[in-house]
Amino acid sequence: MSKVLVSDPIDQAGIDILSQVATVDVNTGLKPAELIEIIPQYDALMIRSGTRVTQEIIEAGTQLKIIGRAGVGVDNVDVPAATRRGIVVVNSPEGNTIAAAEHALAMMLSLSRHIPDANASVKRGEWDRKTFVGAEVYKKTLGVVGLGKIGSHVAAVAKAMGMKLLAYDPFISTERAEQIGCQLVDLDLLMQQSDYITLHIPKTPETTHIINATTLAKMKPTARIINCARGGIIDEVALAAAIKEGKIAGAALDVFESEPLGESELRAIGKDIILTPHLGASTTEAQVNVAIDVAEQIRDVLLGLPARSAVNIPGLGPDVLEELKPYMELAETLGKLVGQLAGGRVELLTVRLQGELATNKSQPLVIASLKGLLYQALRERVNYVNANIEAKERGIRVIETRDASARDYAGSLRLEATGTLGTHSVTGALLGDKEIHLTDVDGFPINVPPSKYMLFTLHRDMPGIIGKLGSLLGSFNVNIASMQVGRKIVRGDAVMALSIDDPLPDGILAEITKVPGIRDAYTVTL
Ligand SMILES: NC(=O)C1=CN([C@@H]2O[C@H](COP(=O)(O)OP(=O)(O)OC[C@H]3O[C@@H](n4cnc5c(N)ncnc54)[C@H](O)[C@@H]3O)[C@@H](O)[C@H]2O)C=CC1
Ligand SMILES: O=C(O)CCC(=O)C(=O)O
Repeated sequence: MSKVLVSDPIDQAGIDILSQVATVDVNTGLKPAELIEIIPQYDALMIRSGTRVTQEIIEAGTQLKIIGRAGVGVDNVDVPAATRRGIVVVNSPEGNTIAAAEHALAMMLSLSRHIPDANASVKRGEWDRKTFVGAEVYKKTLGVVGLGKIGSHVAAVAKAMGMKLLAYDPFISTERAEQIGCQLVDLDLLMQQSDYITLHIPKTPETTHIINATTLAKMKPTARIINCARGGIIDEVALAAAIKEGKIAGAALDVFESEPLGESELRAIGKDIILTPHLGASTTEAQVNVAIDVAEQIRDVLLGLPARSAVNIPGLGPDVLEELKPYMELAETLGKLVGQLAGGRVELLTVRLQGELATNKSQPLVIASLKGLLYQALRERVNYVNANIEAKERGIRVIETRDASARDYAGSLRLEATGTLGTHSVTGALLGDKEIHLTDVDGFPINVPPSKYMLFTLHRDMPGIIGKLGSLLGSFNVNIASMQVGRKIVRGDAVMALSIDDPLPDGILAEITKVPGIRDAYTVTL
């Protein structure tokens, strides 16, 4: 019989499901070394946010087939390490949506009416009605940052309370925002005009400290901010200073840069701050939902069936997967690339299957392309199961075309993305049946394998330009691993594709476009 380790508290409903197919050990509060010691005997690991599943733990789990996160965020799991070891990582993308949204709303109302401090004062025997005069949310403006599942529910309830709604989410269409009753604006305007700001975005390199001293300085002195998403989205030092200096009226935080919260200036702030210990998902209902959702997936995988919400391995049948795997990787890479070249919000994705690929099943490749395209917005929340639906919700139209006569490579895939900032296209093929090569960018022929960090320029093909770009990158200590120019005619327009060893430092793109002859520059992470 299989063995499952449950290393964080989860609802009994989940344990009952697991017990149908496995021996279940519930062992919570383990130290990393203790987990490493016992993990080799287990086929599955089920966690909440308390257990950090590091590469070391994954490598020690020689029998592990699946890691189940009873919740949304899988930032406490080293997903790439699990993927490398062929371990499926599943989550419950919707089981705690309502719980987290209601916690954010409760934080907003508690903050407005000083409920935690007023309650504490009455319990101390006081009767102070002056200190705790509050503010109404009715007719006030709520700025929702991240209009996904949780943000949309917060917005719907806030609307019913008579609030005006602004939203910032670069990956959501205006129509979708309007359906929810929100006016889509940029982050600056949202910070300036909102009376309450609530964050519902994933923590990614782009969103880390997205709320910092500069953005906080844009808020009204009467405004309050709520973070029930992820610690580190707000710079806690800057937040504490902004409240202490009266630059903003208050904050409510459920999540912290480091959890459990240790020594922190936030604790010293009086009634203008509310702190809860990551309780967003802590309702009876949500815990039953996520436990059942994830336990069912662990049970299915242990029985050899596909998982429905795998964050790293498709829910498509194993046969299709095996056959199409290299092309799915190609499609995903091209999706990531074209999404970043297009920037802004993509409205139309055209997927063209060329040469031998034109006779293939297109659906998995379209899904993989969308998964890549949406990765920038959704990170590990987008998977092969939800990519289609997430694209529809974002108003992305998809057109599939086939061109069996394209003969440059045996089979190739071309993606074209049209968005608010223009149209870009990329083509790629497999060399030797498995090595991905980029073969065309924006109509310019190239032949380069993709690398993690890349820089693309659109420039005039003229003497000296490569040298100038090389020196500029050198002056920013950027090491070029490889470089190739694609052009259609001599001294006409051209594309340069550079693989670089590290991400480009801030500010360098603007410098690159100042080089005479370079019209545009794009940095991408694949
Ligand atoms: N406090 C708690 O216990 C809980 C916290 N969470 C957290 O809440 C957050 C939101 O979760 P969901 O709504 O389920 O996710 P979701 O994936 O449905 O929505 C996230 C939204 O953020 C948007 N987004 C991504 N990058 C952005 C950026 N740079 N700027 C603005 N918007 C951006 C996406 O387009 C998407 O619409 C996540 O961080 C999740 O981990 C979720 C459940 C419980
Ligand atoms: O498991 C928990 O209590 C945390 C939930 C959470 O943060 C998530 O689902 O992303």
